Amino acid sequence: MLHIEQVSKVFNPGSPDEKLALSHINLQLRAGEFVTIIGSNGAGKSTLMNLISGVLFPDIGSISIGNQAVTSMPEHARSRFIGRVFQDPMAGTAPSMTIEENLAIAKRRGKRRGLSFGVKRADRKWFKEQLATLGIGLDDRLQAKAGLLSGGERQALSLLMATFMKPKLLLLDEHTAALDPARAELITTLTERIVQEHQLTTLMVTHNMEQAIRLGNRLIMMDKGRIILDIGAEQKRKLTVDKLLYEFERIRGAKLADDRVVLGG
Ligand SMILES: Nc1ncnc2c1ncn2[C@@H]1O[C@H](COP(=O)(O)OP(=O)(O)OP(=O)(O)O)[C@@H](O)[C@H]1O
Repeated sequence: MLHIEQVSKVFNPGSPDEKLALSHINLQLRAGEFVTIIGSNGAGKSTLMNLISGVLFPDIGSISIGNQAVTSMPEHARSRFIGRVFQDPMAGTAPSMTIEENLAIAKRRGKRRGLSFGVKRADRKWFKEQLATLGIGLDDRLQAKAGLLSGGERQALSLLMATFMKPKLLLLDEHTAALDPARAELITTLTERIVQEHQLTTLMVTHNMEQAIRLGNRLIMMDKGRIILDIGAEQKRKLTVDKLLYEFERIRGAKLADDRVVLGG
């Protein structure tokens, strides 16, 4: 489903600030795989997500989704088949628009049509049904402005908007990190349910090792722009946070107290 081959990305090449963010990354995802990604600060996780979604382009290498080469396809064209939820609850929704207007935009994403924000009656019924599946009462608030929602409600809405058109690929970029524990748990539960229900091929970045182990059927660890560990379903079932930390330290060949904190998140 997702094929990333020999992708590298350098920021500020040739300057004193030159930074190799990704180095010869190879990653293949099968349809329906749910992969969690962990790694220390600056490992290249967000850069990888940005390259997949078309916010950034690789210096070398190729990316394809399904059978489609997307390496140089602009972000708006990819948004037809990629859903993405960010860490910041403000990022996924338009605050001055109502819940139903936000959903209408998400439904039209990537389609070449005028930007009329009108909501059709048939759509309204469908939106209500979709919102009801979240189970947090948003189906009674179609006309409420998204800006009035709590962080958790907005993330639930963002998640719905990113998934209800069944994207080929779902990118979750620390999407529970800015929420309090109870709301983070709610969004985690909704994520698991939605991914399972639509069998979405999913990449989820998290700093929470326990979450990375619990969710999905494959775990990838990144460090200094490389994938240093790739753990499949069977091995992952037996994994613990301690084992993962041990592996990280073993591979890196050093005990890094700071990274323990970051990774333990
Ligand atoms: N636009 C940019 N310009 C310059 N350097 C950048 C840019 N974006 C990222 N970097 C650098 O590239 C490296 C990888 O960054 P990236 O944000 O991908 O890491 P990350 O794994 O997502 O980290 P974190 O867990 O802290 O979010 C870092 O050293 C970062 O400072």
